[in-house]
Amino acid sequence: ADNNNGTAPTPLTNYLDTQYFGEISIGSPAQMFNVVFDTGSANLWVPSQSCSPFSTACFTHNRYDASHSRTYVENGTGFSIRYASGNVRGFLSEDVVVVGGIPVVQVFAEATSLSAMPFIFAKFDGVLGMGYPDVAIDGITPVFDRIMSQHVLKEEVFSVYYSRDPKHSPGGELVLGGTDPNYYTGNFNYVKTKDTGKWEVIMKGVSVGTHTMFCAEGCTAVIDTGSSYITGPASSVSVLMETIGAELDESGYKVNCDTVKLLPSVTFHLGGQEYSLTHEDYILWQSHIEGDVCSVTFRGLDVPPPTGPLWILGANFIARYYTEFDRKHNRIGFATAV
Ligand SMILES: CCN(C(=O)c1cnc(C)nc1NCc1ccco1)[C@H]1CCCNC1
Repeated sequence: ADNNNGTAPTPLTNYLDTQYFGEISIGSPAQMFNVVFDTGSANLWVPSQSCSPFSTACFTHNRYDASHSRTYVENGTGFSIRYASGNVRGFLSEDVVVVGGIPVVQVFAEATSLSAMPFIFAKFDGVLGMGYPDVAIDGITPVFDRIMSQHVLKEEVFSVYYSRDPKHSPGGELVLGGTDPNYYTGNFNYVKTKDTGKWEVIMKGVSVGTHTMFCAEGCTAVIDTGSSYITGPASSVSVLMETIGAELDESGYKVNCDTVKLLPSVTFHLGGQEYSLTHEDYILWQSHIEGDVCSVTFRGLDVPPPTGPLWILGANFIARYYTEFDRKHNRIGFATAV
């Protein structure tokens, strides 16, 4: 609940270091949903009771049932959102949404069709966009904006901790209104967001070992709490993977597990700081019967202009660098995660 110091924590579940999600409720009485708190988008959607029986991804998840909520308000406007990884279609409804114990009357989307890829693999039910209003579909005021206008938060910021080891509990934590010193050491270093109304910053270079190989003339980096991996322009990532001896197969880049200990750091130059990831941070070591598999948590993704080209720093970056998203000063702060 929102303890009276103006911050509201929500514990997150860590699924295989690739999906992090927390619980919210919608409706009265409360209907519970697991959602990704996603800085890469700005809308809230959950599967709908009225989704088509052919939408497998829909009926394998919790679904919102308006007819069981006495605070439901009909809207009915169409909704559709396209991610690089899949798309969601449905219609708008309004109801009481509770996040970290804070209730807001929120317009959200009831999803009636979810693309099987990737949502059949989702351990979460829906997505709660933590992005700016500028990128909200149908001009809907996002949840965090509704919470800020209640003036219950100590600071107009939210922070994200992602654990690196699925066995730890909690698997992560979202704090509305502040940061949680239990999960970082040292000071925050801040980077101003580009003035685009997105959680994106200017990156000044990407280095492998001591050699700046990409983005030397500057490029855009999106800090996306809703993405599992780090993505970059496909051509750059393929050179990066070649440099570390990774090979691409149908499920991403792999390295020989024997070479993992020798892999170089990959460093992202943001603001005045270098943010390095070691092989511990960017290799997903999975032990299988038929032998260990070492996946590299980088993916090539070409985002077309004007949005792209860009790099996306996702969960594996945030797991190493505790991140504060500051709406008051339009900046992002990074501290070393514990
Ligand atoms: C949520 C949609 N996203 C995913 O990348 C995505 C897709 N499909 C599955 C199964 N999982 C995803 N993310 C898991 C996760 C949780 C926290 C960190 O990563 C992205 C789309 C673009 C905006 N940002 C979010």
